Amino acid sequence: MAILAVNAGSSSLKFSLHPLQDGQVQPHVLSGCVQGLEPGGSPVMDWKYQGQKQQEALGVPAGAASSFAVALERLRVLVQSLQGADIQAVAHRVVHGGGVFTESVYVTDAVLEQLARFNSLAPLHQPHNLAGIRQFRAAFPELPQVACFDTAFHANMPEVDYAFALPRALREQGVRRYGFHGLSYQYVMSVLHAQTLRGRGRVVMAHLGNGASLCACKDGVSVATTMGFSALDGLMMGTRSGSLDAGVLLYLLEQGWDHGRIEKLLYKQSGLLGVSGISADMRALRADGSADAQRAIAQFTHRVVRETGALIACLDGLDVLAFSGGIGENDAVLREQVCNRLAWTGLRIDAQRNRQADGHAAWAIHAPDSRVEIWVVPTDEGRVAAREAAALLESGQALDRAAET
Ligand SMILES: Nc1ncnc2c1ncn2[C@@H]1O[C@H](COP(=O)(O)OP(=O)(O)O)[C@@H](O)[C@H]1O
Ligand SMILES: CC(=O)OP(=O)(O)O
Ligand SMILES: [Mg+2]
Repeated sequence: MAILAVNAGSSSLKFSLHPLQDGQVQPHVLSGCVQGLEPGGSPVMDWKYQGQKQQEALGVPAGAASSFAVALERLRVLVQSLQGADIQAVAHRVVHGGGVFTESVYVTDAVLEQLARFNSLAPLHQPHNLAGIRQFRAAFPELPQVACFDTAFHANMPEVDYAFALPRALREQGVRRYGFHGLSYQYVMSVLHAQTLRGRGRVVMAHLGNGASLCACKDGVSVATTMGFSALDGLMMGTRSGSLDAGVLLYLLEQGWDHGRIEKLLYKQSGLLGVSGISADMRALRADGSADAQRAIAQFTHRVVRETGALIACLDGLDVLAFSGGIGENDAVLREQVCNRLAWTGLRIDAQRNRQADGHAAWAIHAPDSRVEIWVVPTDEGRVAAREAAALLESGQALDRAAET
């Protein structure tokens, strides 16, 4: 028995297959990604099964409904070829659950309809997450589909952190901070709890990937985070601006920019890409090394330091700092620079251990005399989604409810 976890993005479909043993979700035996799913792209599927890597270009025949449908069919065949996979449910990462969904749910028509209302709050993610769910429902009609929300981890943030300084009427319409990357934070927190007693103390987790955010937790509960109403707020990202003086938007509107142009600027043309003019990809910028690339990296690093400082203040101090996401797990230089700037907290990085972190297992990188523990934790959003689906499968009541609609 196994759970298939899925993260359907704008141009990629990530997947992983997690066996269930005695009701417990195991690490994935199959993981992969189809890239190039944007219109006109050339989809390529990469996957790893029991340690063996494979790659296959997916031809899209003239009559195909979409390249996503082709990818899905290939995934279906791949999964069916695995002996004894016996999939029990498909667990989908959905970035926005709004104020409505504070825990994972079975997907029904009514759930999909409600989730579509949040499309404009996460235009890079939500429409693609939902399109993915629709396609999986059609392709695997016999399987329960479960939606797992990035926002759910932050559902108990205190009002002082989630409320904006706007008139109450707007808050009543749902204009508030929600926070994202919750599946990743849930995973990292579970690892910290297993690794260190201080994981229950004052923890800042840095999820630094294409999207990037920070989360402050006390006793495992999110009390502050840098992303907000949408996945635009907070840190500088690959192509997103992060926090921006709202006056800039007023200025652009006055200059005649329309909604579509502003949306494209903030979500797709800013961040590392916009500042460097070279690439949204940290690895490419490190390799480039030009003054423009260095400027973008320096700005990214500074924003991580600045926002981490703000979260430490929200926590009245710091016990653990954890890095995850493609940049957090792999970029030792960034980790060292951030930690050196935060030395005022009593945090001391061990330069050698930092360089040894390989992105495959949780790894402590603090020096023996550090007052704060520092960890690199490779994240696993798929495993958390699979755990959520397994927990729902355990509860017969939820299944009955899903069957009604
Ligand atoms: N060895 C590395 N050094 C620096 N950055 C890296 C390295 N490996 C991956 N990255 C960066 O991680 C980012 C992608 O993060 P990831 O978490 O995989 O993204 P996504 O949000 O799409 O899942 C990219 O900027 C990529 O360059
Ligand atoms: C919410 C978000 O930014 O997600 P990602 O990092 O997958 O882009
Ligand atoms: Mg990510």
